[in-house]
Amino acid sequence: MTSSFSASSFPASFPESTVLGYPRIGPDRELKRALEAYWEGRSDRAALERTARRLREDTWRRLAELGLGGLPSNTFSYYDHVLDTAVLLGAVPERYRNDDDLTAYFAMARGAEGLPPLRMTKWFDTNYHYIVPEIGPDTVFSLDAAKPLSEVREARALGLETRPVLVGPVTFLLLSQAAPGSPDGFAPLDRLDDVVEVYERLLGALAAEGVGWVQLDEPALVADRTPAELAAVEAAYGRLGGLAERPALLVATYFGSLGEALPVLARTPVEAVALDLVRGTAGDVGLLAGKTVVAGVVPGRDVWRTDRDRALATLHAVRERAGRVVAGTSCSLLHVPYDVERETGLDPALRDRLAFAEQKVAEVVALAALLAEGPGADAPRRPAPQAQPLASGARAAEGRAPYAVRAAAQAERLKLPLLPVTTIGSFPQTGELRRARAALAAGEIGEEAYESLVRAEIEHVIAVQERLGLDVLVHGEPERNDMVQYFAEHLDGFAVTRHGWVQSYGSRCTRPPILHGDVRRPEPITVRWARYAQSLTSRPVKGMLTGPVTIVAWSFVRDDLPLRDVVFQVADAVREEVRDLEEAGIGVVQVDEPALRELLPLRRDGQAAYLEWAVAAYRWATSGAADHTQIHTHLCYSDADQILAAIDALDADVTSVESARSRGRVLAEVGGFGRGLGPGVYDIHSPRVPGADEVERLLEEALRAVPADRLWVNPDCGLKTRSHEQVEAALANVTEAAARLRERLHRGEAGRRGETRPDS
Ligand SMILES: Nc1nc2c(c(=O)[nH]1)N[C@@H](CNc1ccc(C(=O)N[C@@H](CCC(=O)N[C@@H](CCC(=O)N[C@@H](CCC(=O)O)C(=O)O)C(=O)O)C(=O)O)cc1)CN2
Ligand SMILES: [Zn+2]
Repeated sequence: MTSSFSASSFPASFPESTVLGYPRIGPDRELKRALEAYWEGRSDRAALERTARRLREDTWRRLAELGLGGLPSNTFSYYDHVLDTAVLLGAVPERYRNDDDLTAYFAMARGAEGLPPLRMTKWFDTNYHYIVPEIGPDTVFSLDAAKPLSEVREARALGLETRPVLVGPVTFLLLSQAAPGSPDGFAPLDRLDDVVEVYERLLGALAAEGVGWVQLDEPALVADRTPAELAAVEAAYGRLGGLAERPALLVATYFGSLGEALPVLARTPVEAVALDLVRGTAGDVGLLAGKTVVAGVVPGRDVWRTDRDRALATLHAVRERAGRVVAGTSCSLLHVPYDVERETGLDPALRDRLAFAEQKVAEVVALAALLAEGPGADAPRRPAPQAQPLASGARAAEGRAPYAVRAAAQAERLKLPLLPVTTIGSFPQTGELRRARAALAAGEIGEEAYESLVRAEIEHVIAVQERLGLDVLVHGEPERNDMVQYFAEHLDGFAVTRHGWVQSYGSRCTRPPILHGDVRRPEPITVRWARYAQSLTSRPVKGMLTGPVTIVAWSFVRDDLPLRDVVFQVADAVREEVRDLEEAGIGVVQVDEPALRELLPLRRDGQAAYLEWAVAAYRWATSGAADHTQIHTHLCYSDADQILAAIDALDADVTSVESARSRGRVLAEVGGFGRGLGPGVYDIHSPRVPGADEVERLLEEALRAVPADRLWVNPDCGLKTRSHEQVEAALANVTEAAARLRERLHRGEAGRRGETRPDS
């Protein structure tokens, strides 16, 4: 049974071990299945709630069984914890309000009939996505504490005391966007006083419930913050700490060092601060003397077993300087899979080096026990036989010819019309394909049966694109389970898991591959599928590869080499694949880098150096291509503004970007690139089919920023999450819009900047 404490002994002492959060999708993605059944009308609210409750209970029981002291609660979510916080604060925009709270909740997350969802974006530098709350000057806040309170009660019914976890007020507002119609200069943080007032009432309600500790997550404090923002932190926690009736407060920071925010938190009356001692350092931790420090020494974002000696030494060092220390994870365990013991297919030598969420909990518990034994305790060393690193580092790409020269060679070879229409790569992943892949893995069907299904799908996708009149075709990626996992399965140096699901957004998950050794490409990966697709049509088929930064960003990566060297190893493999596609007669190759922005360091001082090597790796991967081979790249989910110069420096012949939901800004920014550009005209995240008129208007708008001879027509992103029906209807409208506009351009009726053909 877990150690618990009584709220009446305030300030309660903190348990000796804890984790900042836990996965919630379920060991077998039970929540995903329950959500999708509910959304599709195959089940009801009661069934969804039953699954959710069972997942929460299983988690608390398991954590208690493993001997964990401080159990978190309110880490469950039906979709996203930032959205949950907006609901808690009553910040539900008017247009989503509904008598049924769950209907309003999912409308914000996923949209509803005629109602687009709220924006979704990356949670710091992770592959988790949160829903961006909308806060305006007139947003009326009100407390809805039902969720954290009921989770506390549920755990109590099992005999377990928990610590509710909430996004803290400063991070919540910094992650929010100004509601439409807010006056210029308004920032959501302007509403801090009002939001803190709701948190005050929340803390009161939790205290009344007998809750001893509350965790407020403030990861925004590990990024560069202005003096005004730091002052806001001090004011907010000064107020919350000054309350007479409240639980003890743990402010959790993670994903980096606190830096100048540490002395600020130190001055506030909060009882405990959690520090990420994996990605960050302890800094001026001595300033926290008198508070409890939750020392995040067990990595929450990788899958490697913790080096016990090092972790214990860190715990001792922090204890010496700060006093009371608790063993913890560096961040929530949301970012790792549940249990490595289930991965019976992994090489045992590798598996022995791995720790997933359950194993990490056990590590935290063990470290807490060793810490309690005192400084002399003898800790077992972690067995960490690492592969010999390759002598590797940056390779300098001897660039391709200047764009004008390449563009002329490509125009000559590809003979594309004005406003060429293409897609981003994937076509709908049918249930039939997914089931066949599962059957293949289970040995129920053979390779040949599976591959003939893939070929049939390629035939279908090529036929659809020819019929609709697209100009640069794709094979549709039917052979890929995921754009990163698929490549990992075909490269040496990676392992993949069977059950290692990690939530990416809502019900969508990935199984991040484990990059544990030197990366090599034993043989061509995509060439035979590209060649097969090209054999079916006289139009150009675009080869489709995932870029080196994205492959690494969406994997769990060895930590014994600089990230940059690992990325360059992957870039070597991609470079070989580009060459082989070219040799197979493929004239257009797309190398996707949707995660380019994601790995950008949170603090400015590391950003320039990162962008320099990330761009260099991309150019190394693509610069082996001949001038007459057209290189495309694709980015999405990127707040492009911060990395525009880097995107330009990729030097791709054609760049497609997501823009359906933030159009004007993107266009103004990327219009000046001077090479091919495809601002998305079809928002593939919504089931909605855009009309031809609508697409035509979007293209007209694009023509104001991009000359006609450089404008491409394409969706925002891949089509894998849509249905064939939606995709065919949408693409028919897209090609029709492009044809109409092309006709008008030829008659000289549209486009103001279509005068500069590079080959004339
Ligand atoms: N790695 C990665 N990160 C990314 C993206 C991405 O595409 N890949 N896109 C952005 C958005 N994130 C996304 C993340 C996941 C998915 C997604 O669609 N995931 C699928 C799973 C994809 C997959 O691995 N599919 C496998 C396994 C499919 C499966 O569930 N199989 C069943 C059996 C078959 C069945 O009955 O349907 C099972 O295992 O139980 C396959 O196709 O082979 C899902 O959650 O549903 C989409 C976007 C950013 N980050
Ligand atoms: Zn994309």
